[in-house]
Parts: sequence; structure tokens; C-alpha cells
Amino acid sequence: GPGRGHWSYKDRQEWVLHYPNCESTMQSPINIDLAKTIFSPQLRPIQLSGYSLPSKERLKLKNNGHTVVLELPESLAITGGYAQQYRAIQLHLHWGSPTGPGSEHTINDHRFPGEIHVVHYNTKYDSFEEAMVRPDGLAVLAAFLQVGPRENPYYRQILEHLYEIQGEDEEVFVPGFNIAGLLPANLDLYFRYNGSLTTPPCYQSVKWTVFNQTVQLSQDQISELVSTLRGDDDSPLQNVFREWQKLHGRHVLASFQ
Ligand SMILES: NS(=O)(=O)c1c(F)c(F)c(SCCc2ccc(C(=O)O)cc2)c(F)c1NC1CCCCCCC1
Ligand SMILES: [Zn+2]
Repeated sequence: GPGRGHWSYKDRQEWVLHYPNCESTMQSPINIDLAKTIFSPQLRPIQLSGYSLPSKERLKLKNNGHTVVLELPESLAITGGYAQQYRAIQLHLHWGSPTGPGSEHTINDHRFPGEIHVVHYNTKYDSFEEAMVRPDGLAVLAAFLQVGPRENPYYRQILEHLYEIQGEDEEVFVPGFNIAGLLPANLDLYFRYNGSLTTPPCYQSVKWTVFNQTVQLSQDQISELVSTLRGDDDSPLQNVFREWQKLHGRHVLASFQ
């Protein structure tokens, strides 16, 4: 798909040469300044349907050289919290290194150890290729990964396969599980703003949901995530996050006070 161009997080400044959208005015990720968010009571709790997949379902897990992607069936849908219905495409992670955090969004300049993105497209469009270039085309559910005392059994379903896809473009099939377990328990408290893909071609087509509650993984799980995969020319795949972008007058809404 698009964004395949062999760019890397190292040469981010060159992205704009090939992908002009990347220097436009509604880019992601952003820093969320809590003092400037606006409470918006019409932001209803996020409702998910079809997220619990049977273990006989097989999902492709791929190291695409930029992140680890879990492809998702379109049977997963967002049925509440957005004006229209969105169906899942894939989920992927962003992370740092053994010596630093790697979330894409930050809260009051604080960067978390990692971040999950569950990417969906608006079902009023026939495909995500078409949706991807429309302002209301994509919905990404984002949650911060935090270090906690216990192993997270849902992230284990992904992390235990990373050693099988250490090399770029390697992929493996994993059994279905409850994908909702990868997100926070509380889907009522979130931030909402209009932004973009955080990777080339940086299309400004994402209605972002960034959950207030974090997801907890054990330190070992975070270490596994930041130390297993390799990218271009076999270098460690680390610090896979884009720096934050200017708001250019955009407002960040909050579903809570
Ligand atoms: N945060 S994000 O959602 O912008 C995002 C990233 F930051 C990402 F870094 C990525 S991965 C980089 C893009 C890419 C590269 C190769 C391949 C492949 O070989 O199949 C596929 C994709 C990545 F895949 C995504 N999400 C994708 C954006 C690329 C094209 C649209 C498909 C779904 C969302
Ligand atoms: Zn992402």
C-alpha cells in the first residue's frame, strides 16, 4: 500500500520532499496540553463490535520494516463515539528503545513507553484506499502503553510471536483473540482531534481518539517490544515514532471534565 516508499524514521526531514502532505497544517501526532483541551459532552463512549475473534481465526502479523502490523478483518467495527460507522483495517504499535520511551502522542510533553493504533475506515467509502484521502475517512483508536506489575495476557498474543518476524517483511499467522483486550477497560474517557497518518503519505484523513486510561504491560513485555524487531539493513527497529506536529489552531476535545 501507500507509504511503502522506503523512508525511515531516521530521514524524517526528507519525507516532505516526496510526500508534500507531511508539511501541511493538520498533522499528527500532537502534544495534548491538558490545560487547553475543551470538554465536549457530545463525545459519547466508544462502542466496539466484533472485536472478540475466535482462536480458529488466523490473523497475519507482519514486520513491515517500520512497525509490527496485525491485519484485522472488517468484521471489527466502531459502532459508537463517532458520527459514522468505521470498520477495522489493521493495528500496529509505536515504541522507543531500551533507553527511552516511544509513544507518538504526548500528554503535557510526557512521552509514554509505547502506543497502540487500531486503524479503521469509514464504511460510507467502498475501500480504505478511497477513505484514506477523505477528511472523515479514517478513525484511529490510540492508547498509551505503560509499565505495570503484571504481564498483559492480550499483548502476549502478539509479543510472543515477535521472534518469528525479526526480519523486515517477515510475517506469521496468529490465532484470533479478544482484540478489545489490547485497549483500556474504560473507553468513555478520551481526547478527540482531527489529524493525519503519522507516516508518509501523511494524509489528513484521521479522526483521532486518544484514550485517557493507559494499557499496562510488564517491563519484560516492553523490553521484548523494543529489542526484538529489525528494520532496514538489519538495524534494530527502535524509536518508531514521529515527533509532534503543530496544532495550527486545531482544538483538542475531551469526552470528560
Ligand atoms: N500511525 S499510522 O497509522 O499513520 C501508521 C504508521 F505510523 C506506520 F509507520 C505504518 S507502517 C509504514 C507504512 C507501511 C509500510 C509498508 C507496508 C507494507 O509493506 O505492507 C504498509 C504500510 C502504518 F501502516 C500506519 N498506518 C497505516 C498507514 C499506511 C497506509 C494506510 C493503511 C492503514 C494505516
Ligand atoms: Zn500508528
